[in-house]
Amino acid sequence: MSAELPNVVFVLGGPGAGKGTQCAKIVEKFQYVHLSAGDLLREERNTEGSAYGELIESHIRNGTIVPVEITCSLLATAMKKSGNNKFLIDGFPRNKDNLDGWQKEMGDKTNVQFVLFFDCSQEACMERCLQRGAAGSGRSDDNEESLKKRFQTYVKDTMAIIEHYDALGLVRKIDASQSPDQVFEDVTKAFE
Ligand SMILES: Nc1ncnc2c1ncn2[C@@H]1O[C@H](COP(=O)(O)OP(=O)(O)OP(=O)(O)O)[C@@H](O)[C@H]1O
Ligand SMILES: Nc1ccn([C@@H]2O[C@H](COP(=O)(O)O)[C@@H](O)[C@H]2O)c(=O)n1
Repeated sequence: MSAELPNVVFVLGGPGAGKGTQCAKIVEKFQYVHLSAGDLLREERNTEGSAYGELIESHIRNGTIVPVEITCSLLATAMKKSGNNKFLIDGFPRNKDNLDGWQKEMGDKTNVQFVLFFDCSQEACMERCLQRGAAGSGRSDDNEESLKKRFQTYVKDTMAIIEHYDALGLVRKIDASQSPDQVFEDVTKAFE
């Protein structure tokens, strides 16, 4: 671990695997700052006058990945603003464009500690997202049509990123099919 550079844990897993749920617990126990790429993009989409609102919404509905220049810039701004030096970056990098853009802009300014990978079946993830939608998440992508596309992107693009970090020995894999508390027990071990 570098003494000076901000430390980053990337958090990856399928849509609805429980990344956000676990990040909230990690923040409490380990004092990381949680930055969700999806949340930052939704915030930017909702910002009046944003040049990227329509582009972002179209990617979100189609489960495709927003160009890294936009996402990386939102992440870098949020990191700077936080004044902290330990970050959970949730839902990023999602594809090769994300990875290359991060390495270009942030690679020598941050230290990637590891990748926390929440492993969960597509069936369980789908059920969780549909329940979240039915409970009123207000997300335009918690519906069957968008979810199918989100899973396609996950399998086609994101798994390759997890494999890239796995080959570097940086992946800590968690069985995310368990209850939230059981998952967090395993997460705790991954951080200790
Ligand atoms: N271990 C779990 N068991 C059952 N339900 C869970 C579990 N973890 C989270 N959930 C529920 O599943 C839904 C998705 O969880 P969460 O938002 O944490 O997932 P996510 O991976 O961040 O999703 P996304 O990638 O779509 O943003 C939420 O309604 C949450 O309450
Ligand atoms: N690196 C990213 C992260 C997210 N997106 C877009 O947002 C959607 C929702 O992401 P969640 O992590 O909140 O589920 C996702 O399907 C993408 O359309 C992105 O483009 N790049």
